[in-house]
Formats: sequence, C-alpha cells, structure tokens
Amino acid sequence: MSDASANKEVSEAGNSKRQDYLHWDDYFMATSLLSAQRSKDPVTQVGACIVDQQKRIVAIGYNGLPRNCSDDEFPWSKLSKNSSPDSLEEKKLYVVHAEANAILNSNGGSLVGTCLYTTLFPCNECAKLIIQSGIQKVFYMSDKYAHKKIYRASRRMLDSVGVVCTRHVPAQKQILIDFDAFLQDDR
Ligand SMILES: Nc1ccn([C@H]2C[C@H](O)[C@@H](COP(=O)(O)O)O2)c(=O)n1
Ligand SMILES: [Zn+2]
Repeated sequence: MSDASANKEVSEAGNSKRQDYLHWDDYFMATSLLSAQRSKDPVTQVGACIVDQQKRIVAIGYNGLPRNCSDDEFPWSKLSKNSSPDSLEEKKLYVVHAEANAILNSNGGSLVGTCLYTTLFPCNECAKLIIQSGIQKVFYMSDKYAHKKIYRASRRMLDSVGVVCTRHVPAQKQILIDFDAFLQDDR
C-alpha cells in the first residue's frame, strides 16, 4: 500500500479505535454458540469454550457422539412413551456433552482458574468434571432445564464449592457473520 493510500485510509477511518468491537464475554459466548452449530442433535445444540486467565481460548466443544461412533447409526431421539425402558435407542446413553468435550479437548493441560462459557447450564455430570478440573467460573446463556433434578443437583454442587455461575447477558443483540460481505473488497 502506498503512503498516500495508507494516509487516506487513516483519515477515512479516523485515528481512534473502533467503538463497536466485541466485548470479551460476548466473544467467548459467541464462540460457544458457533461451536454448537456443529452439533447433530436435532433438538438441543450446545457449545462450550474454556478460557484461561490471559483470555486465551484453551478448548472448545459441542454435544456429539464419541469419536468414531456413527452420527447416522446411533439414535438422536429421547425414549418415546411406548418404547421399552430397556431400549438402547435414546441419545442420552451416547452423547458426550459440550462441556465434557471441551474439558476433554484441552489435552490434559491444567484448567485450574479457567472460565467455562456454555450455551446451556451444565448438568450434574459435567458439574463434577468442572469441579474436578479446577474451572473457577461458569458463564451460561440458557437455563431451560433448571427445574430438573440433575440441574438442581448440578447447581447445588457448583454452589457448594464456590464455582461462580453467571447468566451471560449479551452486550449486543446479534453478531452477524457474513462471508459474502467479507469478500466484497476482494472483488
Ligand atoms: N449442559 C448441557 C446439557 C445438555 N447437553 C446435551 C445433551 C443432549 O445432546 C442435548 C439435550 O437434549 P434435549 O434433552 O434438550 O433433547 O444437549 C449438553 O451438551 N450440555
Ligand atoms: Zn452435561
């Protein structure tokens, strides 16, 4: 870029920093939401990311089947009312939760003092993993299952050990990712 066009860009953009940049918490929650888009669950897609004290994303995950279990062979539904209680055709027997996947994806690095951003409040099994791995804070968006026993147990555990759980209130209503607009300047 010539000096003249660089100067022109500066004068057009002004010399002060952008004001509409993403806030950290929105950035991390949006990352979790984007990750949730990878989920094959037809009802609830959950995404999670883990952030260290230097604001670095150290792991990310979404709800899905264990590695090499076929998304097309295993069930994606809950047990229907008329199916046998012995049936193996229910997703909860197989799905790895987003938070568990994020923890597992951290490759064994220490998670002590980190924050977990999840699109849905963690269940009791994930709460156990969160506590055991030393995650200090949980930010969540939805708490749609708060009334259920396993989520009440989860909150009880997290509260009792001082893992602070905060509902994330986004600073901006939406974040649009427009691949096409991004490439407009290249044309
Ligand atoms: N904190 C959570 C809660 C649930 N999940 C997963 C487990 C299932 O794939 C799905 C929930 O399905 P639903 O009962 O709404 O049909 O979300 C998770 O990853 N993390
Ligand atoms: Zn869970």
